[in-house]
Amino acid sequence: MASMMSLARRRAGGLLRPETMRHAAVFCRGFAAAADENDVVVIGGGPGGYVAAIKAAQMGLKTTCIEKRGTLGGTCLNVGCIPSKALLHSSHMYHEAKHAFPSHGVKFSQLEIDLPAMMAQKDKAVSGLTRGIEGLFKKNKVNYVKGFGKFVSPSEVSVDTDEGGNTVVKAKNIIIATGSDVKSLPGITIDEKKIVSSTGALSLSEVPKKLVVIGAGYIGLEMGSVWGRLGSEVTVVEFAPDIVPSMDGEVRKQFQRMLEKQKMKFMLKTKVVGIDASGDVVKLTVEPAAGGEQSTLEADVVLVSAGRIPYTAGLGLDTIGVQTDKAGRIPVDKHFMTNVSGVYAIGDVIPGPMLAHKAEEDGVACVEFIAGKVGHVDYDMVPGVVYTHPEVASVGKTEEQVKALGVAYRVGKFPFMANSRAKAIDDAEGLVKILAEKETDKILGVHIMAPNAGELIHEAVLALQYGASSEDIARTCHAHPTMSEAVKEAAMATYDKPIHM
Ligand SMILES: Cc1cc2nc3c(=O)[nH]c(=O)nc-3n(C[C@H](O)[C@H](O)[C@H](O)COP(=O)(O)OP(=O)(O)OC[C@H]3O[C@@H](n4cnc5c(N)ncnc54)[C@H](O)[C@@H]3O)c2cc1C
Ligand SMILES: NC(=O)c1ccc[n+]([C@@H]2O[C@H](COP(=O)([O-])OP(=O)(O)OC[C@H]3O[C@@H](n4cnc5c(N)ncnc54)[C@H](O)[C@@H]3O)[C@@H](O)[C@H]2O)c1
Repeated sequence: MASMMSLARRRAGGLLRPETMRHAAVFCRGFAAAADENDVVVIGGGPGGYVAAIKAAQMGLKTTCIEKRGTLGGTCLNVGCIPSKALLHSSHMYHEAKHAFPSHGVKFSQLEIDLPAMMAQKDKAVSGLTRGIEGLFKKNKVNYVKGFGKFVSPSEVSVDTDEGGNTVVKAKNIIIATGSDVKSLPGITIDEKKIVSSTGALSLSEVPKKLVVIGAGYIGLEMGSVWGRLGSEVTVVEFAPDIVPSMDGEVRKQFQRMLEKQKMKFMLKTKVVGIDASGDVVKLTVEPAAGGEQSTLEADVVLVSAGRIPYTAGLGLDTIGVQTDKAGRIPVDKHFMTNVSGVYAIGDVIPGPMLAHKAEEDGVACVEFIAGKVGHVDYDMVPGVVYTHPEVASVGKTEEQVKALGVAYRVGKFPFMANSRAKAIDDAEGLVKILAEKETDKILGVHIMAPNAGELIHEAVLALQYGASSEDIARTCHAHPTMSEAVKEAAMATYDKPIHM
């Protein structure tokens, strides 16, 4: 079967690439650190930076991590993945209690939202996890410097410490892991009260009656879902013709219908051309993206979620000559090295998907190269998940991408309406869609819309990683009754016929 062959191929060739070995010999600056010198300094303590620091220390390298925020975990733990998922879960519980419990025979006389308690639960999750990373730093002997880091030379970082002092940290190898920041839009000033970024949207003090979201990407749909479930009227204004433009077209259409059923309104191919926040309500002037008649929208709160930009402000990249591209990202080679020898970059600050798990993979691979070992990240194998309800998860190519490649392919689909577990729990919206190469049956892409698609996708990630065929999945025993059986049935539908449809 394809999976066994590909595993053998990887073992034989994949991990001992000659160019990788050359890199280890030529670029690595060595590890005989002087007493005041580190082998590795990481600037930024987000998922890219803290993981790189822990991995480096575990590999026996003397390591320091510099973080300006006061807490570790970066955007993801402090104002991103974790608080948003906490609120998504809490708001989902409220929504279920209101709309789904009665049909399951669970009744109660009064249901209300205690927003401060919801926020406190979110904050507890964040602080527990960020403190946990400090604990991991101690356990692994990573030196943690709290302050703002700035290059003074390719091997020295000056840190303005949180206590008000300054120290210079020296290293043979420096990793830039400074992440990303909110992209603002021309003419729109984010005040984090009435006009908010994702950070403000995670801490609103009351449920806005009307919420306008600018941008139908990950943040817009997740945070729009949170406040929509808690009672806001949500209108999403999107410049592009589609929501989440990177998603498989067929899955996206079903996804949009689901969100519309949840009363989220979409204004696609629309741009915001003016915004007036001077009164009690915010007035937005919008017009078709191609130009045309203007109209006005009113909102209590406007969420600006039109993307994020790499964060390198004040880092002193010019001082040492590190180049950035037009989008402000730092280009790196296969070993995560910038154009300056010994200076590396990982995570949101470099090209590639802006995702926490991708940043972590970058961090590990980068450190492995620095240590003279081998590292590898394949961005085609990075899964993406939108944590709405249902969730939408994908890995590999969309049908549009496969078509554009001109590859002959087969599609296998299986709806959760025909999955026994989904029916048992009365949560059966969504599908599994598998794309496989016609000639070899090798899986090219998997797209899942389901309540727990973010968990289900990993079977597909492993399959793609090991070059599996749809038959490999179909012939693998899946427990019953599980949502995962829908993945098996979609795999059957790809090369043959499903049983339960
Ligand atoms: C609302 C929201 C929800 C998200 N949800 C998800 C999700 O569910 N799943 C997912 O995969 N991704 C999610 N993301 C994206 C994810 O947060 C990022 O991809 C990830 O945090 C990138 O990690 P990083 O280490 O590259 O950068 P960051 O996490 O941004 O960390 C960089 C750190 O560097 C520090 N820093 C910057 N400059 C300096 C300096 N000069 N000196 C010292 N420190 C410095 C910053 O303070 C920051 O803490 C979300 C993002 C947002 C905004
Ligand atoms: N679940 C997750 O993994 C998760 C959750 C949140 C954020 N993130 C990451 O954070 C990053 C930022 O999220 P995001 O949602 O801000 O960006 P995004 O790139 O996902 O979506 C931005 C959207 O805004 C639209 N847009 C851009 N300019 C616009 C304008 N002027 N008017 C109207 N629409 C406009 C774009 O077409 C796009 O659809 C993403 O790249 C994502 O990787 C991931």
